[in-house]
Amino acid sequence: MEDESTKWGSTAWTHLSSTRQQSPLIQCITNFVSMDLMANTLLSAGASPAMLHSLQEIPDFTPNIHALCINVGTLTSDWLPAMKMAADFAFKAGKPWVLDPVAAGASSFRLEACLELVKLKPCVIRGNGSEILALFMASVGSSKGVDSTHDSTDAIDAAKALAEANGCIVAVSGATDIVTDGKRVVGARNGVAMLQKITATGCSVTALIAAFVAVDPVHAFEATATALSVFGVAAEMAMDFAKGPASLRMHLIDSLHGLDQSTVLSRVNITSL
Ligand SMILES: Nc1ncnc2c1ncn2[C@@H]1O[C@H](COP(=O)(O)OP(=O)(O)OP(=O)(O)O)[C@@H](O)[C@H]1O
Ligand SMILES: Cc1ncsc1CCO
Ligand SMILES: [Mg+2]
Repeated sequence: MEDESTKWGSTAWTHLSSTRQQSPLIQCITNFVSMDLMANTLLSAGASPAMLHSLQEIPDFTPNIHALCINVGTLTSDWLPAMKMAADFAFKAGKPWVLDPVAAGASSFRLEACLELVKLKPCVIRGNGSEILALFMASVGSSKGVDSTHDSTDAIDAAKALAEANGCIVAVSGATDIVTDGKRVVGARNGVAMLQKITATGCSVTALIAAFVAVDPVHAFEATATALSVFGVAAEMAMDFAKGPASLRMHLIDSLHGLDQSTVLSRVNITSL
């Protein structure tokens, strides 16, 4: 019988290969900081990114996408209606959408916006430890801006409760990426610590989750875990060539583009917790 790690390795390879073959169209409504890295991450994985966020375009465009990524990183009151409209169009068209609640606990405006977005039925919520705790407690003040002051493992119970309450997958990034549907919990232990020194790597892995969920929407739990792991494997390979964060960023894109089957099968490290 296949053991757990062999199964996850082959599932990860299936998701990456399907993304390369199908090239899903991923609409991203995201912050100004992350746009470039997010679009390049999606392209290097084989997906097709589109950074469209105007209210006027959503009714024509969003029903035809394969998945949507909403990220509140540089939120203003002008952008929120477009985010809500896109989430609504995606949900009604049966297209999965993924929420990145950046700095959810930084202000009451941002927290309220995230809580309203959560009500619009995201398929996956991916944040760092502090963001998931802020959402779960619906309280302001537990983060350092966009950076986490918590380990991902501090937020396991919060992630399970959020997933259960909202009928979605919740992922918490960190040294171990946690993924839960409220009942099952897995940990993905790929990646390198220097990813935290490149802005928007969290935002970009959220977009990669959207791409993997787009190609396997009935297995959103598995697709979320494999996206986090594959991104981490790409970072591990890139680290061999990097001199620091700037060159890691460049090699990360190259490495994701070139990832082969044997590397994915041997390095994906996902286990039940
Ligand atoms: N200590 C660590 N070791 C290995 N990988 C890590 C570590 N911390 C974070 N990562 C990885 O870095 C990526 C970004 O996760 P992080 O938790 O920093 O997201 P974030 O805080 O939302 O980032 P951003 O807001 O800059 O987009 C993820 O792929 C995660 O697995
Ligand atoms: C630095 C920063 N500020 C708002 S969004 C963002 C990108 C990382 O989340
Ligand atoms: Mg983030």
